[in-house]
Amino acid sequence: MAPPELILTPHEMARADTATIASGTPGLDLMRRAGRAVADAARRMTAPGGRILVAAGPGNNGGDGFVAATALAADGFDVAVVPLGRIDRMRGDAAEAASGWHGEVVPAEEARFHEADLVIDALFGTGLARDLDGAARSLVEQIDAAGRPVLAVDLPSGLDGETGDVRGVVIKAVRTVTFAARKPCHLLMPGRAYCGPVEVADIGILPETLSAVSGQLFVNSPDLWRAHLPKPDLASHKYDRGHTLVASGGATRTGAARLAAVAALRIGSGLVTIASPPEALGVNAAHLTAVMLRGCDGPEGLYHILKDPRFNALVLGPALGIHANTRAMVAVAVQAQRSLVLDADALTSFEDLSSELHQAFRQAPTVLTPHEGEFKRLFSGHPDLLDPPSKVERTRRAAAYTGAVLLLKGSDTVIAAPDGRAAINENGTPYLGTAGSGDTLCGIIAGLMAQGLPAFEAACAGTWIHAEAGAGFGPGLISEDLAGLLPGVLRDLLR
Ligand SMILES: NC(=O)C1=CN([C@@H]2O[C@H](COP(=O)(O)OP(=O)(O)OC[C@H]3O[C@@H](n4cnc5c(N)ncnc54)[C@H](O)[C@@H]3O)[C@@H](O)[C@H]2O)[C@@H](O)CC1
Ligand SMILES: Nc1ncnc2c1ncn2[C@@H]1O[C@H](COP(=O)(O)OP(=O)(O)O)[C@@H](O)[C@H]1O
Ligand SMILES: [K+]
Repeated sequence: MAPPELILTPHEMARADTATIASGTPGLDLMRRAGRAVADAARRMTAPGGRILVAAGPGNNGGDGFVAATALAADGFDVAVVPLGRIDRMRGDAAEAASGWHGEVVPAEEARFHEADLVIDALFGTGLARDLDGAARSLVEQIDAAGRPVLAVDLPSGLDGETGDVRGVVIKAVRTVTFAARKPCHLLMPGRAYCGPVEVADIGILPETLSAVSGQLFVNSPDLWRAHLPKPDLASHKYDRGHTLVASGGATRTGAARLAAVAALRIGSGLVTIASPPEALGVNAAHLTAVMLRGCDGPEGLYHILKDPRFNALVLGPALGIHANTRAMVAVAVQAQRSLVLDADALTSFEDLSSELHQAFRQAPTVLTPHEGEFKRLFSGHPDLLDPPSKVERTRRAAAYTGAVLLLKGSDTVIAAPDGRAAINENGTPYLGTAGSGDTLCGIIAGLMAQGLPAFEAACAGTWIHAEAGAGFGPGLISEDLAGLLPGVLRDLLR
């Protein structure tokens, strides 16, 4: 099995770079390999002899650009370098790389980007330190206005490598070649939308070196959690595979719980029961077959049901209502120390999580699944959790603060554990943005926890499986479709 794919921040990448150089590989060798990988990609994107303009910045990203320019000119392409600033002011490896360039140099004011077959963006990479202004900003705008295909070196210039935010302006690339590992900006929005497909080139930095500097941020893929997936053996029966309980809303708000319940059953929870307010029993009963039903009158009802230790995972929140009763049900669930997924109204009912509650989250596996709006409300009293510009950092801090696994939804869902592990999801589809999609996600995660997956792995696997199901279906997806798509995704995963 492949190891999970690490994502390195610019800072971690610089440490990997330094460690590699310290152990005997000259920095210029790394730059040459990087530049050659860019040239390889450019060659595949351009007809023989085509016109290639390389916009080269003042640092090592520019150095990579000079190496690529030199290799492409040697291959017979019609290459010119458009430097940002004076080449004779470049330093270190970048100056060395630039000194190898004996071809055409065109000042930015005279560059005709619209006549290029390909533009190579080697302006700024991981060293971008502030918003683009002045000459740098003009050059980026000039390249964007030309509308020619752009190959980005490491990352599109103007993106913040760590947060994926745009620092003033950014170049839109059709392809990006990065080195050793992807950076957060390649997966987080809006950055991801500017990168095109991202190719990771091996420039000779060892996997051990990458692991040593890693802050435990991963791409959310099966490599991260496949080993935890339950596979029923011959002798197993439904009682070995957990019993998920999903709390239903009132008579006119029962659909959300059923979406979660059916998803929990499909993902493999041996049994699933809906805990329904007495007045909603009729409507729930009319719509349920394999999912079981129990009357449950508020927090006291939940307390009684949870006396049965077989209910080992619980979903609270979808359409439960925003009121004190919901808060009381959360308190009962937390006291009962079962695996717990809290979403929607179970989050919105709290202006701010009381310290009592989040102390309790540390006692049993808990997953909180807010979207950005719910996240802001939940932690409104904690600017330290809301302020960091990086979605990864915000999610991590909230996980550390609450002691729960935090799943911050979106097109770039981030999942973080209290111990610092975090993952960014990338296999989603905008078609998942449909009513009830989040309810289904809760059910999948609870169903996985019912079968014994730890909270972080359940949240990561649930997010990926939910996204894979939605992406496989595409246009016209409604939440009722999702549970029925799970068997296909599971079959591929367990093969
Ligand atoms: N870290 C590694 O392992 C390797 C890095 N390489 C390349 O090196 C790059 C990083 O190099 P650097 O650290 O030199 O950084 P960059 O080349 O990304 O940019 C730093 C330069 O830009 C200037 N600068 C930063 N923000 C600016 C702004 N807003 N406006 C104007 N100027 C600004 C800085 O003063 C500095 O001169 C990577 O992106 C990659 O392309 C490769 O050469 C291979 C190895
Ligand atoms: N553009 C998108 N790309 C990928 N996934 C998305 C996108 N928009 C929404 N999603 C996913 O769809 C789900 C929506 O959940 P949520 O906002 O709770 O919806 P609801 O409340 O209707 O159930 C989340 O898992 C979210 O990550
Ligand atoms: K770049």
